[in-house]
Amino acid sequence: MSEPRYHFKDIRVAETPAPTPRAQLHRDLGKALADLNEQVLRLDAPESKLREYIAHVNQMRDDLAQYGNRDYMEITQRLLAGQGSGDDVTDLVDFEILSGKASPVSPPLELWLDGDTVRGRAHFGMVYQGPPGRVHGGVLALSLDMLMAKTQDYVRQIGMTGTLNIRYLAGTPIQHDVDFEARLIKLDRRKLLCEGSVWVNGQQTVAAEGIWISAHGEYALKPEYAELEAAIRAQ
Ligand SMILES: CC(C)(COP(=O)(O)OP(=O)(O)OC[C@H]1O[C@@H](n2cnc3c(N)ncnc32)[C@H](O)[C@@H]1OP(=O)(O)O)[C@@H](O)C(=O)NCCC(=O)NCCSC(=O)Cc1ccccc1
Repeated sequence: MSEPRYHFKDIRVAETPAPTPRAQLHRDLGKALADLNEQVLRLDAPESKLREYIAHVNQMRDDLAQYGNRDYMEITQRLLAGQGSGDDVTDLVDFEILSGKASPVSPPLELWLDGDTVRGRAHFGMVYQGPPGRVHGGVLALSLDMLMAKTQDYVRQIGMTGTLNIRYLAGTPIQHDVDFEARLIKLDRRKLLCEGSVWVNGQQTVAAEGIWISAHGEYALKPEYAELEAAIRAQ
């Protein structure tokens, strides 16, 4: 059976086909490195051990470097031609900042569609701390940017964040399950208006409004989400 081929427009934010064994190993490597990130915070080791760890890590980086990296532009070109492999999709999506399951700088933030709502969940460790015991506001802003960008899964076009307004209502604790929600508000020619929120134990801690600007053409719902039209017009 021939392997499925993917087009760029088939890719959903933070979602991939089932990972191949190679992609799963990258997820495991990313998780191991993320665990290291947590472990080195204020590590109370003697200086001799710190020197030893620096040498180990430098050695590992040199070892990794001999293999090079898959070429991002070549992957993108294959996907734009509708000839991307499953690994090409995971190579892009799994290394996205914060939501990528193979990225060492991701909790990861999980994102999925639930009817007319984009949902998200993350558990932020100590590396994401801002004020004592709280998630850094910039990290929440980035999370909301990723979350609200996923409202574009409902539409044919893809664009960039134009405006993101954020109101921090209460502290969001680290080392705690954090829930996210976003909805489409309006499609207005090349502008997509949406709102997002952050929740902890059912209490809202952040509110956001955003405008995304389509790179090419006016925003329109994908046929499979046509029923959202009425909900959007009712706003
Ligand atoms: C492209 C654009 C956003 C807009 O320029 P153009 O194409 O020349 O647009 P034009 O001026 O023709 O206006 C069309 C309509 O839009 C309106 N409008 C315009 N601007 C804004 C605004 N800012 N905010 C609100 N509305 C705005 C304007 O009034 C007009 O409305 P009208 O029809 O009259 O009612 C440009 O300013 C830019 O590149 N900014 C930087 C974006 C950037 O770097 N973002 C961060 C990186 S993205 C990221 O990290 C996430 C990511 C990750 C991975 C993958 C993907 C995403």
